[in-house]
Amino acid sequence: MNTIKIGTRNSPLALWQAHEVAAKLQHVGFDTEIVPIVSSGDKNLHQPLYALGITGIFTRDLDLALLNSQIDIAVHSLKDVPTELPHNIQISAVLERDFSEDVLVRNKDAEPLDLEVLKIATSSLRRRAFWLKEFPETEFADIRGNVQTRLKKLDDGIADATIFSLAGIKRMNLDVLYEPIPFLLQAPSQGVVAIASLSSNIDLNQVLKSISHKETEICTTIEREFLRTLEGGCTAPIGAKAEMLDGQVRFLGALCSLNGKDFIETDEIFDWNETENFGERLAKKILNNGGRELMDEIKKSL
Ligand SMILES: NCc1[nH]cc(CCC(=O)O)c1CC(=O)O
Repeated sequence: MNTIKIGTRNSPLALWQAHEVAAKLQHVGFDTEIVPIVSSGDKNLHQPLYALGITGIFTRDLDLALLNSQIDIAVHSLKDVPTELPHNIQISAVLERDFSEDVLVRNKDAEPLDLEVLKIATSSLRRRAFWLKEFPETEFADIRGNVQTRLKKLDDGIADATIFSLAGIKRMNLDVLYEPIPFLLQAPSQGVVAIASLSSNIDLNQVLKSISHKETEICTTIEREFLRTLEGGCTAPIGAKAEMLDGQVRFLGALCSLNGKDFIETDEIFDWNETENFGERLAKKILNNGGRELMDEIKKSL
């Protein structure tokens, strides 16, 4: 096989992730070349993502580059990858999950305010809804851009605090103070780097399989199946976390109304070899438990 061309968005986080994948491939004997591609998700920063009304805004340009053979693989944050993939594109490997949770980062010049009075800069439906569930009076500001841009906007004073994926902070080695947010369930597949490739590229896919982290694969498959079954192509405040402990998997999943008032969750432990269709089964349980009405309400108001 010739040099493996690695497509990536050109944000610092995306490039870090692409280099991580390059190192893994080099370790099993392949040459690599990193090909940065500007994505439309990075070009349109004036509107929050859910307002753009299309899924896959971060992945579409890399999908196109894969399909026209400009690149051999595309590296993504798995949480940004839609659950329905284009024809002939598949997730062929995931790297071991490092950190999965969201954390609170405060404006460093702000008073040490109590959580319930903080103005929070986040455009994520999930983060807003789960925060409102705890603190219904909270005010929010919209914020977009990569981690570094968002930190700068925070320091410029658009809000008292913002919420980040801890994985992003750690990967960028950012020197910021952060606090855990125990009531905020992570996005499905948060903290996981994924490699997409053409399904027809059999030889390459075998190589990719050999560098894939099996436990992370099992956990993210459940989380993404849960998401796909619940959302049915629409975005909604959905959290999911599958974790392996001694051959068992613990799964936490939740659906929340936009205003945080309605909340349906599931918390289950099962043997890892019984995980077939588990994400789907648990999502259906939530749908039959008031989730269907909640999803209809969310779709109407977006
Ligand atoms: N939504 C953007 C995004 N996509 C992936 C990460 C970080 C890495 C990850 O969580 O997988 C981030 C930043 C954030 O949510 O703070």
